[in-house]
Amino acid sequence: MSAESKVRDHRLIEGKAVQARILAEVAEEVATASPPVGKLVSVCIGPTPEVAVYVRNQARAAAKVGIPFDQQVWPAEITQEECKKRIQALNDSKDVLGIILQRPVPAHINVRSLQSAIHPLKDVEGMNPASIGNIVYSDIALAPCTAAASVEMLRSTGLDLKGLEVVMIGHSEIVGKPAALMLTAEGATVTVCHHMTRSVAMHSRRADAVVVAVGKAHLIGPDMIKPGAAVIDIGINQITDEDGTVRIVGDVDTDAVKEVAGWITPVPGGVGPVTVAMLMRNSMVAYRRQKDAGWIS
Ligand SMILES: NC(=O)C1=CN([C@@H]2O[C@H](COP(=O)(O)OP(=O)(O)OC[C@H]3O[C@@H](n4cnc5c(N)ncnc54)[C@H](OP(=O)(O)O)[C@@H]3O)[C@@H](O)[C@H]2O)C=CC1
Ligand SMILES: Nc1nc(=O)c2c([nH]1)NC[C@@H]1CN(c3ccc(C(=O)N[C@@H](CCC(=O)O)C(=O)O)cc3)C=[N+]21
Repeated sequence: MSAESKVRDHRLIEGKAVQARILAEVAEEVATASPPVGKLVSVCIGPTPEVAVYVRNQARAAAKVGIPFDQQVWPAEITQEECKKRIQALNDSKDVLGIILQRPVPAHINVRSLQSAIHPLKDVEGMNPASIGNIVYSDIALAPCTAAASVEMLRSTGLDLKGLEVVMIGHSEIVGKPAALMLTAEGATVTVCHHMTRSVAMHSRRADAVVVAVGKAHLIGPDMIKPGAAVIDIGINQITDEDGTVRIVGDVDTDAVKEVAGWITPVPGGVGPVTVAMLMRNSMVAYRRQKDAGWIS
């Protein structure tokens, strides 16, 4: 390995390092928790390949911090009613610490209705409308994990979020919108772009920080970023190179943009690992809230 490749590129925000810090904190709390923490239940409805990596990494992190992990895959043809019944049973079970409903779900399932069925005190992903509503009240302790991860990555640059000009590209209910609201709660000035935005570049070029969650490889090029800005790349895209190699890349042309940006999160190795860590941290927030509510003693 050449000397060149040994030198860490300090423009890259290493997700693994941020993950390790968070998991160490969580592991400490789990080890001293009394009573012992219950199990984190991951629910997939039908075989969802794009979720496989996420669930595998959740299982690994849960094992690392000592949170029991129960991976459930429900049949793709399950009815909405049956899903609600199973979620109710998980809500009522004393053994269950939290429930995460993996996306996507089959077309015949109303995901928002199922998210509402998960009790807010067990909603470790913060996707129950009641949990999301808390973010409007600036209570961001239990927020959707990827949105929380992007805030954590931005914070790790040392930039002061107060007054920071942030452009959020993508406005999904699980990433873009909660991320924009969380950053607003931290005092940033946030512009949200989507497919109806006439010129994303007009906004991104003046931003101190660009957060992108679209799902389009190389959507963001060097001409769209202000020199020295922070770039948080949430996108996950599978591409096939000319030689047939299949790779995972983000929404940002990382190699080109890192020559302009002050900081950038790589894909893989950036937001993904921190998303996993935030799920573990959220699980302990749920544990504390259940204790405060007298659910566990
Ligand atoms: N690393 C992680 O932990 C996670 C990564 N992801 C990844 O993030 C990406 C986004 O996922 P998700 O948040 O679910 O978003 P969705 O796939 O639900 O929607 C994409 C978003 O991008 C917007 N959009 C589409 N085209 C453009 C464009 N040309 N310019 C600006 N905005 C555009 C859409 O706006 P409109 O609705 O107006 O069309 C929509 O808000 C995906 O690649 C996903 O795999 C998702 C979750 C977690
Ligand atoms: N309710 C719900 N919430 C989600 O947040 C959610 C979801 N459903 N469905 C699927 C997407 C995708 N997603 C990933 C999170 C982390 C990695 C991850 O750990 N990525 C590693 C991969 C490295 C490796 O290969 O292990 C990395 O980027 O370094 C990947 C994907 C969350 N999602």
